[in-house]
Amino acid sequence: MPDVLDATPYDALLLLSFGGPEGPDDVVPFLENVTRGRGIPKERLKEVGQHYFLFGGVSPINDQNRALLDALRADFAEHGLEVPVYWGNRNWAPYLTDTLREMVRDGRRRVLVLATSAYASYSGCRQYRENLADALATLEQEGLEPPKIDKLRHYFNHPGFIEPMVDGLVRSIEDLPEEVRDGAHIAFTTHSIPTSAADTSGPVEDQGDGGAYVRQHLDVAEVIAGAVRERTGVDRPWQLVYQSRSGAPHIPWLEPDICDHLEERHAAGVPAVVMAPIGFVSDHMEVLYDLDTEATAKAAELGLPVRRSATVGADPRFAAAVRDLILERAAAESGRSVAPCALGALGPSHNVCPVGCCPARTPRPAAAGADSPYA
Ligand SMILES: CC1=C(CCC(=O)O)c2cc3nc(cc4[nH]c(cc5[nH]c(cc1n2)c(C)c5CCC(=O)O)c(CCC(=O)O)c4C)C(CCC(=O)O)=C3C
Ligand SMILES: [Fe+2]
Repeated sequence: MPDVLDATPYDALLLLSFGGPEGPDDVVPFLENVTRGRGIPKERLKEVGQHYFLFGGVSPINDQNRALLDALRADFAEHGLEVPVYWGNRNWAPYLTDTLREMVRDGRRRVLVLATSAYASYSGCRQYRENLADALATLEQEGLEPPKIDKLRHYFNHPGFIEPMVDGLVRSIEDLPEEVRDGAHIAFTTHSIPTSAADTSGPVEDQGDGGAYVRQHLDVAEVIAGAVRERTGVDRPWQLVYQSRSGAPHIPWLEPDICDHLEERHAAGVPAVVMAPIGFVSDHMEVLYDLDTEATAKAAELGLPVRRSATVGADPRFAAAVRDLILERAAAESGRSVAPCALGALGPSHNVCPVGCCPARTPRPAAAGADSPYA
């Protein structure tokens, strides 16, 4: 038997994700959940609904999360970390509020949250924290005592997140026809967000000029490109580009879009491109539709060979990283000294989002941060 690892004061881990439809009848209500009050044009919603219908109305994200839950539970059991793992989503069943209610009924009082979003931004961090606050408010209204909730720090630069992506990128490069392999460029992709949201991402001191969101992605891209260069012996040009833009056309979002980028690279005579979706934790709809379907069709039309490299998904190294992050946070919370693990130039992210971090357009209560009403 392994020694028992100490996660005190925490008594549970909550995997908090986006959620997605599990059949054709779920698609429209799911999209309504996602876009409530967010001002997404109707045309865009119809179009995104079609992406889901193309895959039988089933988002891959739920099975990805089930696989991650299995990987986390297996890793914790193997290493003697006795922390029960729960799963709740922002936009589809199992809903966050239902899971938190179950956790309270199971007697969980100190909950650590692992969000399936690795970087700072309103959409990737504070919005999850707002949903946590909403869920806690509902429990309070029901007469339940809300548990104390903390969120694990951003793990974009943790080696357990980066190393599987390096392997995936090397595999994709090796999968290209030999004659274009050495000349291939790398397109690191992430979700486009409004430039105003990018500029205000991260703590106040990091804001401006794309903010923490862009800087964190550039840091990860640099580390991965360097590791791939070392592994393959070829220095390949790379660029950070964006995908999955929504919102009204007159509002500026981060650019260039991956499809425009493929056109531009092709016109410049680049013989092949590998798309590396570093902004996403698993192969969900944004990856399967926007990259594997739409961008891949665009490349075929151009006659440009492309590959799409793997996301982290349920890689055992990611599960081990989560164990490491739990122990690191538990130690910090208990006043024991810890050496947080991080690659790249930015260093480990903060444990607690400070006041003013990734602000919303309309301020709302957010849990698990310095401005939480549930501290
Ligand atoms: C930064 C970011 C991440 C990465 C961090 C994270 O993972 O959280 C992410 C992930 C995801 N986004 C997802 C789905 C959607 N996102 C939408 C809309 C939007 N996303 C935005 C940003 C992000 N989104 C933004 C600024 C909007 C505009 C509306 C608004 O300001 O809120 C819409 C509405 C339709 C549309 O406009 O596309 C849908 C359906 C799914 C599930 C996929 C599946 O089902 O497999 C996942 C994992
Ligand atoms: Fe999204």
